[in-house]
This record gives sequence, structure tokens and C-alpha cells, in this order.
Amino acid sequence: MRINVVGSGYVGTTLAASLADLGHEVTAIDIDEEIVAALNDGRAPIHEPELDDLVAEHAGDRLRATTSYDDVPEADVTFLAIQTPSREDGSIDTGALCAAAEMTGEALAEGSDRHLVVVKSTVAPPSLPEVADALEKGLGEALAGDGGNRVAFGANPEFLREGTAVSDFREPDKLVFGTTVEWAAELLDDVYAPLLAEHDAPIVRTDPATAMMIKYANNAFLAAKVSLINDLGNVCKEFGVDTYEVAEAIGLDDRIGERFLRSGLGWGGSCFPKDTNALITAAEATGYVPAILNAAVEVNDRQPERLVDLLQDEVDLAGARIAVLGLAFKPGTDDVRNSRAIPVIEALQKRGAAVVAYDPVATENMREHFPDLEYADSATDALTGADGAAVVTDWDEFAALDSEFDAMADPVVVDGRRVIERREGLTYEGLTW
Ligand SMILES: NC(=O)c1ccc[n+]([C@@H]2O[C@H](COP(=O)([O-])OP(=O)(O)OC[C@H]3O[C@@H](n4cnc5c(N)ncnc54)[C@H](O)[C@@H]3O)[C@@H](O)[C@H]2O)c1
Ligand SMILES: O=c1ccn([C@@H]2O[C@H](COP(=O)(O)OP(=O)(O)O[C@H]3O[C@H](CO)[C@@H](O)[C@H](O)[C@H]3O)[C@@H](O)[C@H]2O)c(=O)[nH]1
Repeated sequence: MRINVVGSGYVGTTLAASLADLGHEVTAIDIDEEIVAALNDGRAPIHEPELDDLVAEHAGDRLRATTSYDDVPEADVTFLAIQTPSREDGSIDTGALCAAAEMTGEALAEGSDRHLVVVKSTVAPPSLPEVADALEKGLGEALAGDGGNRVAFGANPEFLREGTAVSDFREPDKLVFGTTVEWAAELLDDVYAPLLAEHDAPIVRTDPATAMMIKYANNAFLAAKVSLINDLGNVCKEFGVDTYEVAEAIGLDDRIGERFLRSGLGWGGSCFPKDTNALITAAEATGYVPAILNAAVEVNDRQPERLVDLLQDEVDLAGARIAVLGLAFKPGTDDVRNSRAIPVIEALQKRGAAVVAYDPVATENMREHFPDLEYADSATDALTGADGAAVVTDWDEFAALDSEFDAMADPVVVDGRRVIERREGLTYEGLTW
């Protein structure tokens, strides 16, 4: 099949390269010329395990990148994988996505074959009509309102996690097809047929708005689960109890499940914070206040300050040199969007500490937030001479740190992710243990 993927960021690149790997002819469209050049050179524009190899294997063959929408009608399906960032009030900004939908519509107005346009981006159900309207606007009078006879609109939300995006795409827990047009659903079947031949996954067939609500509910549930274990974890800490021992035990109950019970600094990233806020804002616009979602956000917002309080108990932060280990919002990615490192660094600076930060891959991205921060080239360099350390991201390499702590001026570590082994000579505090 010929497939377009519009937007070549974290989702779009994974989708485009993975679809090419499944045997489809894929055109990746992005307005960013550097991204397009990287893809055509066989390089992934982002850090994501396995992605470089996939792009290198298929670039110039089944994967082609361009800034032009001209060839859009040549394909059967176009996926829109464009950013939907938060506005100040928490609602999502569909501006870039609508612009892409309109350009896709304009290009399709020139074609004559049936075509399915699928929203991969995460869009709150009440905002989905904005995207459909933008597509119709692009299609113009000839095709607008043709009831999906030639150009159909659908939603196919994505559930991949950064850091494991390629394997998550290849082995999904479920596929959600949001379209009420029969031929459009059949096209989605064709897109995913090679994937399903290798990995059996249930398909949920529904309308576009329900498909998007499934996406939001999925993220809200997981974010709230982490916030609940963090709320319980804060109680455990006060009681002198190890939350990880408690979590391991409650996770044995099938109704609870062992995953997403890692307590600590809470959730960051481009999805949980944005999507919970978007859901809260959209719900409150209807007059309903989602109490548990609001509490999940509140607990999450508290954790960075709690970590800094624990450090302050051991080190006078005013004038102290503090190593921050980890800048990415989770291991395996260079993404720093809403990373917990940001509020941790801000709180440390507010209390007068001089921060030296280290991350294996995310330093360059964090420079955009904190251009004047001191960045170290290794964890060892960051720790050398430091009066204290805060562990923010659970990178494996931090678990291997040992004698490196001896080079600290004062070997105090507050661990926000349960990665550091307690050892003699180290003053160690866990955030919820
Ligand atoms: N990042 C994730 O793990 C993840 C997972 C599931 C769903 N999502 C959702 O997927 C969507 C995309 O997220 P992302 O993290 O990949 O975003 P991103 O910012 O990494 O990528 C978006 C890309 O779209 C490009 N773009 C913007 N306007 C364009 C246009 N008019 N035409 C062509 N390209 C254009 C940008 O240059 C950028 O490369 C969001 O709605 C997000 O919520 C993200
Ligand atoms: O037990 C846990 C699990 C996760 N986290 C934190 O939660 C955040 C999100 O982690 P994760 O869900 O693994 O990564 P994302 O890439 O943000 O993926 C989430 O967001 C994506 C975008 O919507 C969805 O597609 C995925 O299904 C959903 O898991 C990170 O800061 C993690 O450190 C914890 O603190 N404890």
C-alpha cells in the first residue's frame, strides 16, 4: 500500500519507518527541512532505540521524505501525526494539526481516487471537528460534505511509549479504529494486516470521538495510577515504610497489576501532563469537574518539591553545588518535554543552589530550557566536587554508579527513581522509601 505520514516527530517517524518495515511504500511529509534531509540521509531525527536502524534500512527505498504535499493523492491513506501542544489554559492547540489537515485536503482536491485521512495525533473529542472542518476546507466545495464517499476522515490513536516506541508499535496491546465509513475501516485493516500477521492484537472498532476518548482515558488511568502510588508512597515515607515493597505486594493482585507502580518523582513527558490537562479542561468546559484527575495532577506537581525538601534536610542548598542526574523525562529518549528535571532544577536554583546537570542523550534539548546551566559530560564529572545529588531519570548507567560517589564533596544522594544502590559512606534518601 502507499501511505503518507504527515509530521515526522516522535510518533510520525516511528510510524513511517515501521510502516515501511511492514512492506508499505511510505512518504513522510514534514515542514522542517532538516528533518526531511535527515530521513532521506537514513537518519532518525530523534533519539529512539531501534529507529535509526529502521530508517537507515528503508530510506531511499520504501521510505521517502519530502516537504511537499503534491504527491498526497498518490497514496490510499494519510496519517496526521502533528503536535497538539497545551495552551496556557490546559486545552490543546490544534492549530498546526488543522493547518496540516487543510493542506492535505487541498492536495486531495486534485486527486480522483478514494482516500482516508486518519488523525494519529491526540485530540480531545470536542476538538476533533476542528480537524475534520480543516480537511473539508482544504477539499473545497467540490468535495466538502460528500459524506466520505471519496475522502473519509478517521481517528487511529497511538499508544506507543517513548524509549520503546518501535517495539510498542510492532506489538500493540490493541488497535483502535475510529471511523464509521466501511471502506475506510477496510483500508485500516489493510494498513495493519502485515503487523497483525506477526502479532495478534484486538481491534476496537468505533467512531472517531470514542476512539480519541479511549486514548485520553488510557493515559488518564495510567497517570492517575502513578499518582495514586505516589500519594501512597508519600504516606509510606512518613510512616518509614518502603513503598516498593508495598507496591510489589499489591501488584500481585490481578485487579491492580504490577505495572505503573514505580513511585518517585512522578510523570513527565509530552503526553501525560498535556493529555490529563486537556481532558480536565475539556471536561470542565462542559461544567463537570473531574476530581480524581485534578488530584492526580496535584500529587504529581508536589513530587519535585518533596525531593528538594529531602535534599535540603541533608545539605544547606544556598550556595551548594548540586548534581542533577538525568534530564530526559524517562530513560531511552532525548525528550525533555515536561521532564521532572525542569521543576527540580528550578526549585534547586530558587533555593540558591548551583546546579550541574548530566544526561546521556538529552543535554542538547535541555539547553533550550536552561541555556546557562552547567552541563557535565559524564555522571562522574557531575558528581565530582558536588555537595549533593538528585537522581531524576532512571537511566541504567546510574544504577552502575558506585565509587564515583567518593569524589563528591559531601556524598548525599536523594533518589527520585529508585536506581541507586545504598552503599557505605553514602547518605542516601529515597523519595518514597
Ligand atoms: N510522543 C509520543 O510518545 C506520543 C505518543 C502517542 C501520541 N502522541 C501524540 O501524537 C502527536 C504528535 O506527537 P509527537 O511527539 O510526534 O510531536 P512532534 O512535535 O515530535 O512532531 C510533530 C511534527 O510535525 C511537524 N509539522 C508541524 N506542522 C506540520 C505541517 N503543517 N505539515 C507537516 N509537518 C508538520 C513538525 O515539524 C514535527 O516534526 C501529538 O498529538 C501527541 O499527543 C505522542
Ligand atoms: O510506574 C511508573 C511508570 C511511569 N512513570 C513516569 O510516567 C511518565 C510516562 O512514562 P511512559 O508512560 O512510560 O512514557 P510515555 O512515552 O509518556 O508514554 C505514555 O504516553 C504516550 C503518549 O500519549 C502513550 O502513547 C503511552 O501509552 C503512555 O504510556 C514518565 O515520566 C515515567 O517516568 C512513573 O513515574 N512510574
